[in-house]
Amino acid sequence: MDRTSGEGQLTAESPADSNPDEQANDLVARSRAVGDVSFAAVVDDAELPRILWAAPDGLEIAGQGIAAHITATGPDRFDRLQAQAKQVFDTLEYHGSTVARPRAFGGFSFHDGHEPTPPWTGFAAASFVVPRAFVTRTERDGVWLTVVSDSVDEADDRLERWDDRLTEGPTMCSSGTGPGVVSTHRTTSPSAWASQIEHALDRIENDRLVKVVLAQALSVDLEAPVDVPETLERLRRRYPNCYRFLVGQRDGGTFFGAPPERLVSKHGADVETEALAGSAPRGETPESDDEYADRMFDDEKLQHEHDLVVRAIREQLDSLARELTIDDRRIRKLATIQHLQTPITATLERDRHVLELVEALHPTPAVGGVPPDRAWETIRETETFDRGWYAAPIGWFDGDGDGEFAVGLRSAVASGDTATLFAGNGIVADSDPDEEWEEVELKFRPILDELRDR
Ligand SMILES: C=C(O[C@@H]1C=C(C(=O)O)C=C[C@H]1O)C(=O)O
Repeated sequence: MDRTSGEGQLTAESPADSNPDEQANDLVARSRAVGDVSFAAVVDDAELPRILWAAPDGLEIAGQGIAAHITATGPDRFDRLQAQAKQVFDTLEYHGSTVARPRAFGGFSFHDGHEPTPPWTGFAAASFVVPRAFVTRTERDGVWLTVVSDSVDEADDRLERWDDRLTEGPTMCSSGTGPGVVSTHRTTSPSAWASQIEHALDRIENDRLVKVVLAQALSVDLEAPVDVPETLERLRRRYPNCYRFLVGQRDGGTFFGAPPERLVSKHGADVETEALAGSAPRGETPESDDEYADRMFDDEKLQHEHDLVVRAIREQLDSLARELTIDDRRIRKLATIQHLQTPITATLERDRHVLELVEALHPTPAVGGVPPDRAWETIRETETFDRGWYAAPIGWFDGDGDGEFAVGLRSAVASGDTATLFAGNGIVADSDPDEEWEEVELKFRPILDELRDR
């Protein structure tokens, strides 16, 4: 917990290894409505801990500094996180506007026993922060500034200083251009990929594995460090209906991306999730685009792959929900790829923390496989890189246990003059290594395109 109120400084941080006992100390949050301010100004310093979250429904949040840090590792990481979060929110005093309420932002590693190694230095198996200062924007409520401090006086003071700083700054976020790509290096060669797929197919045929999602990493040398807020602004324009996120560690890497996939959102008893699995390229003309879409929609292998995800989500939610609605399957078109999508909604049978739903759902077979333990095992023995936070839950929760999580796809971790991108694809019986390779290429594109100097 930060104990330095930071006279004259706007950024209050606490060391990641701060004493967890201290987190029982009271925190005070204050908020006020502000004019249109630049969200990039809150997250433009890559040396500071920072977060940015934007959801397709229009909620945008950018924050800096650490008022509380909640972290856990191991198989019970969800429970431990929830217990720590309760302590933090129980001792946090806030009576302001609901939209500007303090929330904890962060994410999880794909595997629960994750030990951070480069490029994932600083990214624990589960790590969330309540920022010291953040701005929240929604269409309905406008823009709000919130600060979180250790005393009322300090909170009032910090609120004034941040308000001045944001009001003086630009209101628009510049979108800039990409840093430029010097070279790219795939962790998996085409022949290694082919034998990985063969191995997975062998397990599918002989070992009661039904589906596994195998991924690759692409490490990119850049002409200059990535300006992540600007990159996200470009991604906003190209992928307007996707999530956007950034989690930057102090002096460490920044994980960012524009995922199309919601893991779960929970507001009171209402839960929304989806199955997003099955991919096809976009066509160059409307006719060829429709052809790709129709072929994907009617393809039995892709239907099977997709239905496995729907079924797994239904099974996970059935015991928690009073009502579950599985909508019709449809096509989700993104700028560079299209997917099969099935929206799923549920009403909880009793109140639960969103982290319980995250635990129940992660990983869905859209990024893991069926059955989960065999898929998990296959991923571990096959992939030669560290998934880190790729394909894992990323999002926020509040003191009521409400929250929203995306799946950390179409993402990269940037550090200095390098970025490591991740992309994967579902493998089922009859998968073809060449086709799977092409699809993985498509999934690198959202981030890779924006790193090029165009
Ligand atoms: C694994 C990724 O994407 C997931 C896998 C998909 C598939 O196998 O068709 C489609 C969407 C995502 O759920 C990725 O983007 O890296």
